[in-house]
Amino acid sequence: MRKIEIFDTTLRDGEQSAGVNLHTHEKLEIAYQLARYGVTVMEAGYPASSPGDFDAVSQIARAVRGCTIAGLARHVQGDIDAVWGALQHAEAPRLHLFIATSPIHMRDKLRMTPDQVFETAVAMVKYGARKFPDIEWSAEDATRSDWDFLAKIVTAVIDAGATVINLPDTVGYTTPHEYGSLFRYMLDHVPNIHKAKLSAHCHDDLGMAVANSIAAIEAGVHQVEGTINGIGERAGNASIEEIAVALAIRRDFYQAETGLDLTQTVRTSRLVSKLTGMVVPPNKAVVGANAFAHESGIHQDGVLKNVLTYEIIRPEMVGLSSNALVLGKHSGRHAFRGKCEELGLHLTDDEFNQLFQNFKLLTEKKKEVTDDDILALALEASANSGRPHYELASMHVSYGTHAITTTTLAIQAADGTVLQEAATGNGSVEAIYRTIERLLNHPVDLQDYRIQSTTSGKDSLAEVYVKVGYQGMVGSGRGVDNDVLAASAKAFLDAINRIALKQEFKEVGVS
Ligand SMILES: CC(=O)SCCNC(=O)CCNC(=O)[C@H](O)C(C)(C)COP(=O)(O)OP(=O)(O)OC[C@H]1O[C@@H](n2cnc3c(N)ncnc32)[C@H](O)[C@@H]1OP(=O)(O)O
Ligand SMILES: CC(C)C(=O)C(=O)O
Repeated sequence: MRKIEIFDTTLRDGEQSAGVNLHTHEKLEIAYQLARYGVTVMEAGYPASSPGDFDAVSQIARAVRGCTIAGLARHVQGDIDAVWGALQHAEAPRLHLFIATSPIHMRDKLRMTPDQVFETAVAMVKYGARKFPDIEWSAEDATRSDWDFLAKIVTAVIDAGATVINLPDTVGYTTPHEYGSLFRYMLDHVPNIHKAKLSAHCHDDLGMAVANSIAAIEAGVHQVEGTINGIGERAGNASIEEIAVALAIRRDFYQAETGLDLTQTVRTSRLVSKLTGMVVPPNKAVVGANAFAHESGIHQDGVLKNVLTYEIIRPEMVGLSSNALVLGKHSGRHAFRGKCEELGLHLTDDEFNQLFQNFKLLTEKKKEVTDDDILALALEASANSGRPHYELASMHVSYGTHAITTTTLAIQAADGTVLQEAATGNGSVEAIYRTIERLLNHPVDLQDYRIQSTTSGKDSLAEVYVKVGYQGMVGSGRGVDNDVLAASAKAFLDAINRIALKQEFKEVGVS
């Protein structure tokens, strides 16, 4: 069986999705889960891009074991030094160097001639090789590049020390047949290609990222790159879970395996969705809520007679099960601990005790507590673990169809002071946000507001995601509560807290 290595870039290219901004503790949570999923390589971030990303990559490099940790760099010495600074304690560090090779990118973006790009590539791979035994070299926009030029530069960077050659379809332009041919061409025209592994990295602008990745596997690549839920720049990246399940289901044809623990698929997908706020469409392959739902009579009839008539993927394969252990008011600490372990939560004793208390409070309001509810509570607790600047102390909203909506709201500041204010608005959420603005004595620009429920019942928890501009910075926040208005207030304050934290870091010059 051929092994296809999985290079996960959820924390780097995935985080480039518009509106996504992960905190270090959220990146760590995802990193632990990716390691549990069994990815071969995890691209933890772009250390030179910000002190926050440098810190997140460093923490992941120190904490996460069992896979290679990669960091991205331009062909710039400072970027390479930053990757080394962040990754030096990783079990297996990888430098990921990229430079564009297409005529349009070289001429109009880099403003370099092909010869200059060639020389820079060789020089920077050599520079990186002084520290890194493992260097992935990416030809950005490879699929719009001249194939002869690509073959020439790939030969040179392998000689300079590159161990993995990635030919990304940066703008999602290629098609399966063409992409496969590109890799075959490299195998035929790069004399030292056997000294490096080949990698595919696809974007989904034309909806072909997964198909193109599979075509690359057919052509002989050793590694495919992608993200959980296919999140990423513009239309996103190839979705790792789709590639992995496709290879598993069609093992008869591809004779290839990824080594991923596929039973972690849904858990990984949900965690990434919750922390990034990128909702998974119900009809999404493999992890969408409807992926295993049979609606029409003829299908239901078939499934009842033999599930395989309409179901090519068994839910158990991706970690879905009809869970026999229902958690509710009467559940004790043992059952709850077991559930937390099953959900893959990393909790200290204090965190566990706090989460158990919150769970008990929730069971007062909700008959059955689902996995998603627990995950939402745990993630909210971890988001609040960094001593927030402002916490919601109390809130009263008065609403009527023919009345002016009014909110009275109190927040507690980090020093214990409680501040109270009131304001009106066209709707309840607007009234709440105006009140908070008054309390802060500063305008807050609400740029995005999204709401979803953790489950489908009336007693489901509400999860609100917001993006705000405040004091010249942009931040996102998340809030969870039984009540949509309380969740809305919490999300708004969470975003303000995150911005305040970033400002503190900036002031003292640390990440
Ligand atoms: C295809 C991809 O996904 S590539 C990865 C994209 N990810 C990111 O951009 C991460 C977030 N980016 C950032 O934080 C910033 O852009 C930084 C820190 C990387 C650079 O910031 P700045 O120095 O302000 O530069 P800015 O982003 O405006 O422009 C990019 C510069 O890098 C140059 N550049 C782009 N790619 C490369 C490369 N591979 N090697 C060398 N230089 C490059 C550009 O030509 C431009 O140079 P110029 O300033 O001389 O015109
Ligand atoms: C940095 C490279 C691999 C990339 O993300 C792309 O080209 O899409």
